[in-house]
Amino acid sequence: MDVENAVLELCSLPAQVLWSFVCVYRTTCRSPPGGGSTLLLDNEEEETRKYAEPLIGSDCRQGSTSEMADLWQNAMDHAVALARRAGEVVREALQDDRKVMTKSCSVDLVTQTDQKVEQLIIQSVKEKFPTHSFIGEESVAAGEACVLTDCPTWIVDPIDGTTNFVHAFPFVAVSIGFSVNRQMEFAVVYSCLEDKMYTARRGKGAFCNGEPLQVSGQEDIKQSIISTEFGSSRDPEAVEKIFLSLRSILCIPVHGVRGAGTAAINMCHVASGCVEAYYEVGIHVWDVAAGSLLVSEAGGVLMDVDGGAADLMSRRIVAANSRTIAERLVSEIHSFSPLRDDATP
Ligand SMILES: O=P([O-])([O-])O[C@@H]1[C@@H](O)[C@H](O)[C@@H](O)[C@H](O)[C@@H]1O
Ligand SMILES: [Mg+2]
Repeated sequence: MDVENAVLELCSLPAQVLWSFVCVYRTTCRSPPGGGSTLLLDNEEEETRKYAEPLIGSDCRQGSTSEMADLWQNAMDHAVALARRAGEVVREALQDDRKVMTKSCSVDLVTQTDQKVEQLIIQSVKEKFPTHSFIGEESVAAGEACVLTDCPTWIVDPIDGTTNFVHAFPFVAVSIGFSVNRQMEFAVVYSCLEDKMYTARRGKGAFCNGEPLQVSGQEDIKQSIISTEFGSSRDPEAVEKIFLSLRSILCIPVHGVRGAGTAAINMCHVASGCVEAYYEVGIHVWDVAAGSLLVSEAGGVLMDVDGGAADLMSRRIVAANSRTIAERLVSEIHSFSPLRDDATP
């Protein structure tokens, strides 16, 4: 059992005892006992270090809370390696015919590659972190519950931008979010065809291929680019609201409206500062979990489309460079409430 799980098993002990355990482990063990097989190729461990921000350097004897946060670095490094490996699978699949299936409707697409990538990720994580939980897009589609608990939880969208993948449109992402106590601890979004590895650790900033990210400083929505998507619902009432919002926002006027075809990459664009805000109604928790941390760690804000607090299970999101732009967007959005991801069937 590795250190994260040992710590979680010991969580009932008084903190000072727990810290002495963690510190003793960290000074005596070079790698998690038990290890477990991983998907890392020869030099992949080094490769991932390049993209995960520097380890929190702290004197273990101080037993600070950053040491506890540091425990997730191992998991994040594994997530980066898995995302890169998954990207290889996606790129290889683009060379072949893709077997396309549908889920909730005729334009809600899924492929065997989505399913294969999700299995690759979940299987590998289960070997390394057997006590962790999962929310995976294709696992939920196959009937698994979509419930976020306090447990360490991997929130996985194996291919965000499946329709793009089917059409070889060049924005396809592997999105891996990680939450503990219902709080995002790290995020990994790998834009496979651009070879851009977006990463973020809570409290430690957001990065793209190791370079720090910062949201746009633009506060005037009339000087802004806004991104959104039409989504996969063709319900007439939903489509009506989507177009009413789009027309209101376009005619503010804004400089332009864009959409990458994937929520995760739209949120990476907000974090990178090339788009001032992204909003959408109809997304799922796996589409936005990782992106939400990237945006907040790049200095941005998250909000519900009605101006309230963002709720990753609500299927509604505004991710913006500032409250000013977020609130201006909210005033133009014609919102509706899809069935929540965690709604009891
Ligand atoms: O299905 P998928 O490609 O993982 O996720 C996609 C989202 O990223 C996108 O924002 C939404 O508009 C699409 O309808 C689809 O849900
Ligand atoms: Mg997906």
